[in-house]
Amino acid sequence: MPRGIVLLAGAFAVYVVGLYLYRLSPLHPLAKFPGPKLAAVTSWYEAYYEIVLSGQYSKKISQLHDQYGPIIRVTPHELHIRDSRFFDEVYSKNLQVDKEGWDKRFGSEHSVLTTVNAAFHKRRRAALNPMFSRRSILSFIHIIYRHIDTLSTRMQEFEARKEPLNLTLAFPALTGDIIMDYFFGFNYAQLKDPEFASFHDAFMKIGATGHLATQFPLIFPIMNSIPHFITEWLQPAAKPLLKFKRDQWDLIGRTLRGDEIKRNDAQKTIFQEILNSKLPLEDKSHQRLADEAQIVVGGGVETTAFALTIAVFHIINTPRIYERLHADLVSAFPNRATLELIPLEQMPYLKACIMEAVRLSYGLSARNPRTHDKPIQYKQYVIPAKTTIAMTIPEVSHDEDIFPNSREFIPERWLDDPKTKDGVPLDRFMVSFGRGTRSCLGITLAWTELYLTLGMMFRRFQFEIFEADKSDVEMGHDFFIPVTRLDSKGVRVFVTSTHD
Ligand code: HEM
Repeated sequence: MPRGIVLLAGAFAVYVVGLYLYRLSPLHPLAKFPGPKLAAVTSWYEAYYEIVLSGQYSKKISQLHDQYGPIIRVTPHELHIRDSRFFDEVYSKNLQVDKEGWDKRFGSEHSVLTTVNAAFHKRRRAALNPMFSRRSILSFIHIIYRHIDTLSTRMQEFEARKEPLNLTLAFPALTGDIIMDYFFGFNYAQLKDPEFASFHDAFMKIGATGHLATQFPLIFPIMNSIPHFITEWLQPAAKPLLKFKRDQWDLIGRTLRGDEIKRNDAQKTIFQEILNSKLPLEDKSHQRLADEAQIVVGGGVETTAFALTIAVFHIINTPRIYERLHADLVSAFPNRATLELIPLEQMPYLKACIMEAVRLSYGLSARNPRTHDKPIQYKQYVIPAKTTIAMTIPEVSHDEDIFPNSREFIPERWLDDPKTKDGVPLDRFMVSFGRGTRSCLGITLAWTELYLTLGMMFRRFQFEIFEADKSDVEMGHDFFIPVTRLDSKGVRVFVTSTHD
């Protein structure tokens, strides 16, 4: 081997050993925090659980908390806290905080969700805000009703054929059609597709690839720089992901060239709103808009679909819940064809079912990082300013002190203004939509979809589960979004119309 290369390799080895020693030494600002030494030394520790074991680091972190306490160092640069009562401190309403790390995950670093810098985030979110108000959602609701009607028609079709309907596939098609109509002004008619072909596979892939991209941030730039057909040939599983990204890119390009892609009768679309906003030109570039489209469309699909799947599985699987809900719906809507949002919103038991489904669906299962400008006191520790601190939503959802039997679906826990043992309103611990300045923008849209879909389904139909169990709705992998065991065939149900 040439001497130069040997010298270079030697120098690199010395650098790495030096770096590792520094990360362990008292000179490192996070040295005093508990946790496994290996996690403090290298992010290969995280990589092993996320990449080799497929999205298992959150589970491991839970075990580490059992061993080391509520605050631990989980990578050389990041602390993780498990303490439901500290959530609002980390995800504060009053502070603009940076979010390090999500920019590398999806190859869409300029979207509202993935923007690192708090000030950039603020202006990007402000541009989207008006479209997510209650008023805007109500002006779009006629289109949501149409999609719910299509779902209802598809249910009758499966009933007539006596075939099981796969809800794990149908729900992302429903939410995908809705968000496409809202973002771009047309949809891909995924709900009408015989197999409910949707973005579902693409998002599973994006989520899993995110773990790889966290460790190897060049992966997306490389993927983008070689022709997609080569990447698809090398990695056939990447096909849906690349197609999704390509489609979004092409749609934005067509609009920027002056094509009208809006085909529906929505008053306005999210995309038009962004183009007409006061955002600076750099925030209206092709790349920035493609990033935003990917993330906003993505945000609108799997989260709500998973919450729906969880709700439906448990409601069907627990006759007590189905009967109570169905009876409420029959008395609110004596005519089974009628469906209206406001009466649905006034039904406490339906609301409780949705709260429980959202609690168990987590929204995002990923560690959610924040970087504060000032030091933060946590128990006996002072966390230095600029440290990445993360918490994880499933940890709060499964805090047994707050939600006893947390793995069970118990809508009753949300009835009658419930409080924790020490008198705090229980809904303070419903964190599945996140908290603070960067919490979910789509919450009103999500609730509207949840009310209307569940209202329609449990008013008009009854169901029988076909070969599915709890493992088909429980997180098996953290792919940024929670994903069930990978060999799950989904929640499949036989459908029968109700006649009362
Ligand atoms: C049950 C349904 C949903 C859940 C549980 C959920 C949950 C979340 C969570 C946990 C976050 C991250 C907050 C953070 O970083 O702290 C988020 C962000 C976001 N969600 Fe949702 N979401 C849902 C539905 C939707 C829908 C239907 C949309 C519509 C497009 C949407 C759009 C967004 C956007 C744009 C963000 C980024 C907000 C920002 O960074 O300022 N979400 N969501």
